[in-house]
Amino acid sequence: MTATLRLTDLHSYYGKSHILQGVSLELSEGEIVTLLGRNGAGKSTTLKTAVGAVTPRSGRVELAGRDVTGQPAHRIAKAGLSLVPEDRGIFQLLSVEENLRIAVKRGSPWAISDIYKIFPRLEERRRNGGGQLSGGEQQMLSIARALLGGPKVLMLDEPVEGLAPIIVEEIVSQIGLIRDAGVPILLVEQNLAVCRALANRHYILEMGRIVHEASATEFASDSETIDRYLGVKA
Ligand SMILES: Nc1ncnc2c1ncn2[C@@H]1O[C@H](COP(=O)(O)OP(=O)(O)OP(=O)(O)O)[C@@H](O)[C@H]1O
Repeated sequence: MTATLRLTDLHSYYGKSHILQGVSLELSEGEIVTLLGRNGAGKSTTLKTAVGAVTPRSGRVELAGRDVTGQPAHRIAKAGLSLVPEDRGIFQLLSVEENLRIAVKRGSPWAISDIYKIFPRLEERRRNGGGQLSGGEQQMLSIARALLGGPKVLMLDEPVEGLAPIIVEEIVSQIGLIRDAGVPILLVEQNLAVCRALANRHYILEMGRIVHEASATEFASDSETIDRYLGVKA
């Protein structure tokens, strides 16, 4: 299978701090892959490096076979790599539908009606202001906005952090629907149950290096690895 996203031996710095120390990973069509690791391991920096918000000192970022390493963030976004950041980035003063309308891109296979099928709550709330939404609805809106751009790959940074269990369940099933609709997803998430429910494969990052890779089946029965790298009794 050819990788839709391939990161090869990425090294990234903040000033003199060497944060990513050779990160390599792949994401193929039809997959959800998680990037796990303790706080400060470099998960967000990996996503930021992929989208060009952090420029790698060395290594390679390939999207659908095309080398986009070192390109400015807007070019990488246009090429089809979309990051939904932790802080959500929606327009508080615009309505839900206006937030969606301005995210529509010409040539994207996604229309607002497709979005409402996956996120019925957004249709119910379409006239509400972005700032009036619950945390979970804001998260749905920011994922929806990213989808409307027609990404080849979607990267989600802690999409369910701080949300109530019932909303977490809803978002988990929506992320599954997005994968089924043909958009592969790289997921950074601390909630292990969510990662297990969704992912085909897992990578574990420690101090800027991938230290473990496992299929969903291997990961499900490997409580020792989970305890060692994530400090969680599984
Ligand atoms: N803008 C920045 N300037 C300097 N150092 C940073 C910056 N952002 C992150 N770091 C440092 O880089 C390291 C990796 O951070 P990163 O956010 O990638 O980790 P993470 O695995 O996503 O963890 P978390 O779950 O806590 O967000 C940490 O030591 C962090 O303190």
